[in-house]
Amino acid sequence: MFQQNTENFNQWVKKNFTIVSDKFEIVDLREKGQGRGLIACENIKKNEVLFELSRDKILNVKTASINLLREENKNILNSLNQWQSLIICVAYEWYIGDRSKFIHYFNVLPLTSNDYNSLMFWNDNELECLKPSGVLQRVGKNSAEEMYSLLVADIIPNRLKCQELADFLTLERFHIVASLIMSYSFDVDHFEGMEDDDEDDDEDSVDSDDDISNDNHEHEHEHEHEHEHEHEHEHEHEHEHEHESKNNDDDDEVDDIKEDNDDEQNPEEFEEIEDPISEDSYYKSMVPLADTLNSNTFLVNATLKYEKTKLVMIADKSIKKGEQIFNIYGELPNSEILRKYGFVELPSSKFEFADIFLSTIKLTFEKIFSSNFNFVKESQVEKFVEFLFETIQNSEYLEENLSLEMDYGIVVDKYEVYPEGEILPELLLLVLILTSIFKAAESDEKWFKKIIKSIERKPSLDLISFTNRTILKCHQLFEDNSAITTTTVKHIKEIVKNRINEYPKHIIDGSYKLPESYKNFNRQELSDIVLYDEITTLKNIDENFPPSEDKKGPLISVVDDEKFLKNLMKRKNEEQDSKSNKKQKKN
Ligand SMILES: C[S@@+](CC[C@H](N)C(=O)[O-])C[C@H]1O[C@@H](n2cnc3c(N)ncnc32)[C@H](O)[C@@H]1O
Repeated sequence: MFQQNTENFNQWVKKNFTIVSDKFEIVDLREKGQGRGLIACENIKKNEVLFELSRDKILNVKTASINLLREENKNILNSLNQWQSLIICVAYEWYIGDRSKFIHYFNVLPLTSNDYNSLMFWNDNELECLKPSGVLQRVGKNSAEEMYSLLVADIIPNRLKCQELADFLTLERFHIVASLIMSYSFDVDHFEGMEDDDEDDDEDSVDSDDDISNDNHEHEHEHEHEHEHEHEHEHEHEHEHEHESKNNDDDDEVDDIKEDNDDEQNPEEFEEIEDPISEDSYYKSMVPLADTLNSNTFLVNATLKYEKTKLVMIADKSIKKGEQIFNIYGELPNSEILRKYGFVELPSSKFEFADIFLSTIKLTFEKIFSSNFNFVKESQVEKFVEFLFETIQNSEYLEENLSLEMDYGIVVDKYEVYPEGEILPELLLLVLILTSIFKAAESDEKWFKKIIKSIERKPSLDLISFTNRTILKCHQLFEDNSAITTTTVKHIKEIVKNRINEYPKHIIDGSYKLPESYKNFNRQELSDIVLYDEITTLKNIDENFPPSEDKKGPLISVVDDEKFLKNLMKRKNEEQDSKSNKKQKKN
């Protein structure tokens, strides 16, 4: 059946595409745990066209059969967001089965839950295996189910008047369609100046439905904030207008990445979309055959380009006979590749990172304060550290002066760190401030004793003003000189060490060995690979931070603690002197 479906699909492709090179074949890679894939059966030159199809052969809101049901459907679908409408279009095509012009394409798509390993299909026990990876916070089961209710209880039966589709779309099928789109769809840009009859239609649209968008948006906004740091590595910049799906394999600079667009097969999270399709410059689309390419962040050798009337898959490297033709689904670490696509790369992705949680930073500083000052009680340290985080979080100075790249502040739930020693500036500045307060306490224990005693009642004005002054001075040092202090580096490494210790023992202690070759891994094995890669990233931080000049990311210089402390303490001492002078005068 598998082979027959491949063959029927092959024939369909040959009949419907404008160009199909005979230098590759669709092959069965199930033994390697890769499903179908494309293998070169002859040498292919760089820039050779592998295949080409016109825009009407892809499946999206413009070409879907559900549009033919009722005239109004087109406008209704255009008023939804990309995820909602493509889910409906794909589900309808699936529902009509043999009557769909895409039937041979559907027969090679994964349409049972067993076909998926993406995290949406893992049960709670299986997800436990991924603890303490930050990926667990990004699974998004709840928002998927909210969308499901909205589609089957309202949009499909009431607006599209298609009760039979609402009946067909069980929760299980919904998850399959959503995951299919997550792992197979492309965001296909409109071609600039492309004639788009929908746009005229949209202007007359009476169906724009604010309720739908509002319903979904509360949590979408929350999610956006939560992901704001994630986007820097996830690179889902799907709204720019280059007429090709870029691979970004040669572009690792953090700054470039932020501005860059790599809108290849790289679906956005459906929780995050808020705009109706009519306002977007692309259509989320299913692109037959382009989605048969597997992905490899190191071996990517082909790119899908979006031209005016057609889509063209081009070899962007020479490919030797027998080699697999690979796309890249995004600049993602293994944890994200697993979450969205249900596989991992060995030994790792080219774009690994790990998350450091705020809770680990708090715990580390509590330990630092309690182990260095034997006079402080546990409850006092907790209160003190909490006070510091709150003051930093609520700092008006930081709100006004932080650079744009830190627009969510420097106290956030988690911070990404990268294997080459690159650390987000938010984390660096936060640890610099906390460390400077610690150094100040160390240099004037008498003062700190007083401060820590009073913290249980109420933070003293002295403490509040010193903390605010430290925030300002640290920010200046960091912004003006790209510098942190020696002890800040030490504390960052301590945080990283504590983060590593949160991982399961068998991964930390060296007893775990990465598998050498890819196979059909079970979920425990997939989890171990993800955790191992995160630990490796964290261990690399220990070695590579601060990054040297030849490494990527902004250069950080390290200054002597004492010098910086002198500057910081000057005013505090002056203030104390003037206070005691005043006291003496009174007496
Ligand atoms: C767009 S499809 C690619 C075609 C797919 N292999 C098929 O048989 O239909 C994406 C899915 O292919 C599989 N895949 C892609 N790249 C892979 C890789 N390097 N190793 C293992 N599986 C891969 C994953 O199951 C992923 O969710």
